[in-house]
Amino acid sequence: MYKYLHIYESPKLSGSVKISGAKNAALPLIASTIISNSTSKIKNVPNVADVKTLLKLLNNLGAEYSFNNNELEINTKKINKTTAIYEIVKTMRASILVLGPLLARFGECRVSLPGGCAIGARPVDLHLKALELMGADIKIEGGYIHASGKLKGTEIIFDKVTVTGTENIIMAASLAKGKTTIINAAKEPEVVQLCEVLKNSGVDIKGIGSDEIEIYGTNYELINFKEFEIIPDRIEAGTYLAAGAITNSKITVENVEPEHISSILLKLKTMGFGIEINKNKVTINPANEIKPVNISTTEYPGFPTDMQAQFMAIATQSNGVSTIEERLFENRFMHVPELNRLGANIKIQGKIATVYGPTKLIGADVMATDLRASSALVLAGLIAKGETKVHRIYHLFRGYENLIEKFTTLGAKMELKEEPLP
Ligand SMILES: CC(=O)N[C@H]1[C@@H](OP(=O)(O)OP(=O)(O)OC[C@H]2O[C@@H](n3ccc(=O)[nH]c3=O)[C@H](O)[C@@H]2O)O[C@H](CO)[C@@H](O)[C@@H]1O
Ligand SMILES: C=C(OP(=O)(O)O)C(=O)O
Repeated sequence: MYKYLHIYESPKLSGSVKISGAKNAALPLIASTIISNSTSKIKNVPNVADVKTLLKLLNNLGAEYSFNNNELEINTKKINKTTAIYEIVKTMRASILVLGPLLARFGECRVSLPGGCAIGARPVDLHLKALELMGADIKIEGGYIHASGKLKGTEIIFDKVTVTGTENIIMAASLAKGKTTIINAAKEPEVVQLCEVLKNSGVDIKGIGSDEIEIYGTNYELINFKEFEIIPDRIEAGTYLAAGAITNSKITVENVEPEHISSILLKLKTMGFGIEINKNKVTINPANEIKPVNISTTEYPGFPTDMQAQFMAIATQSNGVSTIEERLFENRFMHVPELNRLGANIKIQGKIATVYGPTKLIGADVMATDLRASSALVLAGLIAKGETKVHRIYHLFRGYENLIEKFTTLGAKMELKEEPLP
């Protein structure tokens, strides 16, 4: 038997939806508990597959946890293994986040190389070079990264802005000896939260939220985390706002941090949608005419690559030609042929996709290829005439908590179906 998502044309949505905690903040923060010596309590943890994968990985290393109603209690004191095994790492690239904290705490570890994925080659060379600069000896053998050495603070200049690379070094440097300066650090809200939690738990960190971060390590002394709550998921919020946009409906997302989604809101406004912000709620109002848009993905605070596919789906309904440039990942247009199967008219030339709108979409069988490509297909399925079946939907559950329930609350019609394998 295999599962797919059956979506029935749902041309108008209404109401509001509560946004979950951010997957990409939860992952580094859970990994960072490796450098703790006690039980850590984290609230608003999204119950998504990636979080469960990381918990499985930590459990495999010896950590114990309970995870109920989005509250996680994790005791990493008993970690007694330092090998992050291929069988778990292969299911989630972000497993690389255990490298920095494991090495910092135990002075050695083995982490399976995550390899490429559907959106690109995604090397981890910058993570490894930075750890080498901190004194690690790194070898790649049998598909594993073998790292050893007592880490010492130093100056690190990242050649490219890397989110998980910055996070790995922040965690490693927190426990290392001396001061580490990260130049050209990522400034994503998830990186900021990692720094803030570590700072509240006693690590001296300066330059939080800037591209130059200074971390004064604890000289290998483990940390005790104060209880904290994961920030709202800006990409999940953006995806539901995109659902309001593609159906040209009024909907509200609750429990969001509007500042974290300013670049997304700006593009929605450019496309003609009305945006109202009321503290932690954002409402999208229908446009008189959906205008075309030009987007270039870039690091925060620029337009996020994780929202590129969803905006491409909206652009199929705009009145004119939109261009979408993907600057971060070389293969993040896998949703294009699938959107075209539904009737979109999108052409790719190198890093740029040109979307000729408006086009009438008609329901079809489509294949999800990665997390955000899948959400673009769900959005398109809402307005496609008739019925759309999205296959390989396990990608979606990596990062969207209660997706079907949330869309149903907004008035969409969709259900998970099971069929025998042909
Ligand atoms: C778990 C998590 O937080 N994932 C996010 C994180 O991924 P992730 O941290 O993997 O993405 P990076 O910021 O590292 O990638 C940025 C660019 O740098 C390149 N690079 C990165 C590291 C390295 O060692 N060498 C190298 O060349 C990448 O291939 C990519 O072209 O940031 C991406 C960019 O915002 C998001 O799309 C992902 O959702
Ligand atoms: C690309 C993503 O995640 P990851 O980096 O874990 O693949 C994402 O969240 O869109």
